[in-house]
Amino acid sequence: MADTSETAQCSAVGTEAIWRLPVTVCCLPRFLPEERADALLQRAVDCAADTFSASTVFEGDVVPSVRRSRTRNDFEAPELVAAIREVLEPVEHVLGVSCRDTEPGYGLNVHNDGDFYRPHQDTDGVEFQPGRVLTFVYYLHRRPRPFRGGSLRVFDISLPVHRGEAARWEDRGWRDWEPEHNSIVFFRPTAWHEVRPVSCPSRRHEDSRFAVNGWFYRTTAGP
Ligand SMILES: O=C(O)CCC(=O)C(=O)O
Ligand SMILES: [Fe+2]
Repeated sequence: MADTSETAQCSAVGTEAIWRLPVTVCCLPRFLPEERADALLQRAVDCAADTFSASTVFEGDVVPSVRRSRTRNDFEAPELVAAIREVLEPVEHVLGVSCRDTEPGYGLNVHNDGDFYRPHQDTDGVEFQPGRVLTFVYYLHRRPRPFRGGSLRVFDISLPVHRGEAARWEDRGWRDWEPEHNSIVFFRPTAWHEVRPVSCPSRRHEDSRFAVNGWFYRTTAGP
């Protein structure tokens, strides 16, 4: 018979233990018909430089150590929204969210040489943007891809098994998603994610990493 105290010690989950829970991302490649994606890219490329402003974080602050890119909030992409509505039901199902009583809102984000967006959540579910129910990011770029980097990094949830110990950032795993032209990703806005730094040697606007990034916002009060 094994010594019971020893058995207990061996089988117990040690104080260093952490659970890593991967975060679900729905990634749909070749999302729009090719000509539509190319036309949308051209519209993004054709936006004049002075129609963009420095991208903001939280409730509208520009914080260059956290985020460096440019955004245009009045970019119109109705064909993209229509295509998103077509796939919404299975996406909601897989991610466990409901977009009933929501409205989409989106903007065009442009990352060029040296740009990035450090790890963040699109909502903390309580104080910051609690109405965001679902995040989508649709990518556009010229081919061959004129930049390097710029992956979307989505972090695992990492939980210390033992109560009273805070989760340590360095314990988190992650998965990188390529910002492939004409692909779209959906994830829960509470997921921790970042845009890895972009290297774009030409620095030309048309060679940027373009993304139409948006959310479905709850239109009713309450949870
Ligand atoms: O462009 C991306 O891949 C993600 C951008 C993002 O996280 C955001 O705008 O909140
Ligand atoms: Fe984000």
